[in-house]
Amino acid sequence: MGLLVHSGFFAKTIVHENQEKEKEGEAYTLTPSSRLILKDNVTSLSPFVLAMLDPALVSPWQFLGDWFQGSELTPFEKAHGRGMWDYCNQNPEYNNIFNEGMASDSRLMNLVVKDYKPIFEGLGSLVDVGGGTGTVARIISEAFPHMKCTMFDLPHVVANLPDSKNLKFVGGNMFQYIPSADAILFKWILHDWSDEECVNILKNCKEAITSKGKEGKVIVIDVVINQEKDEHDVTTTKLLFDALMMVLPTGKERNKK
Ligand SMILES: C[S@@+](CC[C@H](N)C(=O)[O-])C[C@H]1O[C@@H](n2cnc3c(N)ncnc32)[C@H](O)[C@@H]1O
Repeated sequence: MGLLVHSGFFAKTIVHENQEKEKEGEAYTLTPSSRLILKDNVTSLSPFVLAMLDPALVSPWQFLGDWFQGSELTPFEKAHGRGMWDYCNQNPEYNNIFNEGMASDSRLMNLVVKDYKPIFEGLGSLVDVGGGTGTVARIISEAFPHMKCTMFDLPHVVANLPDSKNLKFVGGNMFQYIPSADAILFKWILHDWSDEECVNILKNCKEAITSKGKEGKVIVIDVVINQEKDEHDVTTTKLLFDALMMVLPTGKERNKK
């Protein structure tokens, strides 16, 4: 508890054990960080923490040296013998843990859609590429009932997910094609891939959008490194994600440019 209080995850407080306040004791209270992982909170990030701390994602860090001297694309591949998305495909149990983790972060998108409504207003259709189990697409489709939304991800991710009035689930590979729409959304996708891979994805994106006319739009939600402006702790978190993108998939975090 000493470490957790020191790092700000809990706070220590004095409590009186009886009404006369004669006897004092110590207790621990929640802080904004620990409140984020309360399980019964709609905005709980507990599934995200569980997915990130699963041995499947932690063990590749121990293979950095071997990876550096070997030919595998990532430490993840060195540790598990295959890339991250193949691993999820072949391990349904971890696939569920990972998708739940991503969905818990995506529930915070309610706030983004509320604050940035004009970005989505007027769009007839939108595809959420690599949208996992559809949390973000569902939030957008409910906020904009006249928009035709498509949730596009690998077949094993979208299998058995039910369509609703203005939201349909499509399985496929974004390196082969992306369904057509007025707008394409990438949330936490481009940071998973190298520059060359991103160019290939964006070429397919251009195809998908140009077929719908001039109002095409690409919406990218990702970490943006901004060391000059960000507070020290924020940069630490962003650089940790940068390293994570090197260890797990073949990606990296980028700056605005
Ligand atoms: C980091 S997760 C982001 C999920 C979601 N956008 C979110 O923010 O909650 C990356 C997603 O990309 C999907 N993905 C990986 N390779 C893909 C491909 N070739 N085509 C389509 N989706 C892919 C994964 O299945 C996963 O759901």
